[in-house]
Amino acid sequence: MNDRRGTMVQTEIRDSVSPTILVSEVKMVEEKMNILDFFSKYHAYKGKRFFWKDPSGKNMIVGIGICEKIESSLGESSYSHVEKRWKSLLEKAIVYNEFNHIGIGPVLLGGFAFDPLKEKTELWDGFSEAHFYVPQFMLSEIDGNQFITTNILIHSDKIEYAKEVLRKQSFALPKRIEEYTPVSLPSIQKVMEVDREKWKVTVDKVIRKLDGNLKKVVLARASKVNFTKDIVTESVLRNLIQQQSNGYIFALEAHDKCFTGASPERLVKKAGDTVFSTCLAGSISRGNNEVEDSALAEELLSDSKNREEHNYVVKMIKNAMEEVCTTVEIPANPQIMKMRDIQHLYTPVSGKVKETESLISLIRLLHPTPALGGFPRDEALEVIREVEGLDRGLYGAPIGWLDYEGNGEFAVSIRSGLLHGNSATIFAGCGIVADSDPELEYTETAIKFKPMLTALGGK
Ligand SMILES: C=C(O[C@@H]1C=C(C(=O)O)C=C[C@H]1O)C(=O)O
Ligand SMILES: [Mg+2]
Repeated sequence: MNDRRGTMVQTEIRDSVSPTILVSEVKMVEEKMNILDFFSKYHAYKGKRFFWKDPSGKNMIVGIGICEKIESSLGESSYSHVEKRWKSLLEKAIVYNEFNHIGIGPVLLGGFAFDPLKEKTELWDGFSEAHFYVPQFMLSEIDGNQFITTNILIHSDKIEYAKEVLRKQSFALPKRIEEYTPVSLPSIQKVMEVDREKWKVTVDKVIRKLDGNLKKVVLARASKVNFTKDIVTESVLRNLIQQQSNGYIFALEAHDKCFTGASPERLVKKAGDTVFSTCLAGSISRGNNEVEDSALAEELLSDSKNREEHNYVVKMIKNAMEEVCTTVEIPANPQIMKMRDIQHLYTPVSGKVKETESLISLIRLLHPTPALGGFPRDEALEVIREVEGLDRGLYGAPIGWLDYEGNGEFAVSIRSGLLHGNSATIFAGCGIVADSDPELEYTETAIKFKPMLTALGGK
């Protein structure tokens, strides 16, 4: 691979049959664009777009088109498959990049399914268990600077034409990006909670399964939202950006579907050898005014049931991070994270990771944390597989990006929904512990539907 500051180091090509090589070129954008405008401009690429904005707004990525897919449905070995394919693609890659930033050049965009061992339904058809790709074009806004990356695949015996092919491909980039004119969302015809009563019975059943060993199981449910006409992805994203400004806003399209949401939860971020994760579990509603809101926050901080839910997550993430880091920082007590519709117990984690670890190995280590699976992990997953009548697909799972130097970030894809034609399936789950009350857990999931429901124009 070449050196990142543009001096190309041509690697030796050994294969006898001409292999394809990834060539990537990064250019700085002079006239800054709005990233949603950029995403929207490429409506013709619908089905092949990706959107990412982190809570700080310092890292935003839009991917357009597919240059190379890396997909797998190999269960547990999906992680190593993606890692291997990504490494081998990068080995021979030629990167023209004179900028010293993360999130530019060849970047892998996508996500993993929640549980590769769960039986699949047609709901998620079109998405693989590991669903990744290198985009044709990518707009990255990193620390206020914008870059366009163009990626092509070219046969090794045609490598001398790479620059020309890149130039031709970049003709497809529009000279000017107009402001996205919001298209109003079609009206909601019906919101239908899936198996509402049955879900509460399941919660009750799970509470009774919690004994000496099994401490926590996260149960999720879905709600189906039907519209009079097809949903406009751009408009949903626009609402999410406006309404959930401190969330991870993501969208991953596949064929005629789009998985989108606004998550408060980081799974893992890696920047050089520094890694960050988040323990997020324990929830309460927002107040109608500041006094009420603070009182609710205090109530959450001192509530033993919510603290218990939270502590399993801290315990697991702390142990996992200590395994792979030389130093780990984690405060002794949780803080409050306030989102538009809900407040959570939140403990940030950071550390210096050992050289042997990659972002994918960290995802594999951490996912699912007890915030989405349970505690202990394997026992909880077995219960979810057995009792939860839901195909989670990519919900509650790692979604994000990984650059060619190993930096990147993955969120836990909650507060999300799958858009398909004129209907959306939205998801919400909650941590069941011995002290749970099915009715209260039901209400908690109803609050967690709100971010997506509001972005879809509902209440
Ligand atoms: C499972 C979800 O959220 C998770 C469960 C929480 C809880 O039970 O208190 C809180 C935050 C998330 O880790 C969801 O939003 O779907
Ligand atoms: Mg909870």
